Amino acid sequence: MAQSKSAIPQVVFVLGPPGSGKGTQCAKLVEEFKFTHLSAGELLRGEITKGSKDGALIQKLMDEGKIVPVDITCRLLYNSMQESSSNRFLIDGFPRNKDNVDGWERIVGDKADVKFCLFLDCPKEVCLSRIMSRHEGRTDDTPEKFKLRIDTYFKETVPIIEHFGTINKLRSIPSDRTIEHVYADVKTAIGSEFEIGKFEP
Ligand SMILES: Nc1ncnc2c1ncn2[C@@H]1O[C@H](COP(=O)(O)OP(=O)(O)OP(=O)(O)O)[C@@H](O)[C@H]1O
Ligand SMILES: O=c1ccn([C@@H]2O[C@H](COP(=O)(O)O)[C@@H](O)[C@H]2O)c(=O)[nH]1
Ligand SMILES: [Mg+2]
Repeated sequence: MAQSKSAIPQVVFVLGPPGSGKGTQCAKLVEEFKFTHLSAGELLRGEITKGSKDGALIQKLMDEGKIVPVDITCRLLYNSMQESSSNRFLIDGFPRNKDNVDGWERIVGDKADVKFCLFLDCPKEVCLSRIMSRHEGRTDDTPEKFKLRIDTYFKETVPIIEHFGTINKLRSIPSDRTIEHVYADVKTAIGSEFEIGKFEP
């Protein structure tokens, strides 16, 4: 029997330039509501740490600020979704290009219900300043690597964000404000699609 729409996992994609605050806002949503946060970047970094068969390729592409082939990223995301008992996911930092969008359709497609894309809009100068004070030991948090990542963002990810706008699935939030001000708008956007009053903390 076909699954009803409410039984399939509900997904919000969270996009924005590097350092715009995606991880920070997702963490706050997880703290307050029943969302599971899946950061594509974190899952990929996990493969490097584990020394998995894709680890060397992922490391090389990350060093170059490039985007990893979707079969790798989407498999990690979909496996994590299947292993989770949750039904609501924040997918952070994905999809980043057309290959990612097409791969998601092919690999996940109707098996998830993508509600919208939450876009954290932030000037690149603010993003650079934030990643330079992040100090989480990420090898791509340098001005040189930031330049590669932001160039890829403008070239490949901005058209994807625009695509969500054309299909009326984009919620844009200026994120060059305090974490709490951004979060207030994030909650409003989430509340437009989810009955968040009914979520238990
Ligand atoms: N609104 C904000 N104001 C000031 N600092 C912030 C804000 N949001 C996040 N930060 C800080 O900026 C840094 C980057 O935030 P975060 O890691 O959430 O960004 P990100 O979008 O996930 O970045 P990346 O794409 O590189 O993973 C962190 O040190 C975080 O504490
Ligand atoms: O879907 C994705 C997500 C990430 N990457 C690669 O990882 C780094 C870091 O990503 P963050 O979101 O900043 O943690 C990114 O520069 C890409 O190289 C990816 O390829 N695909
Ligand atoms: Mg992040």
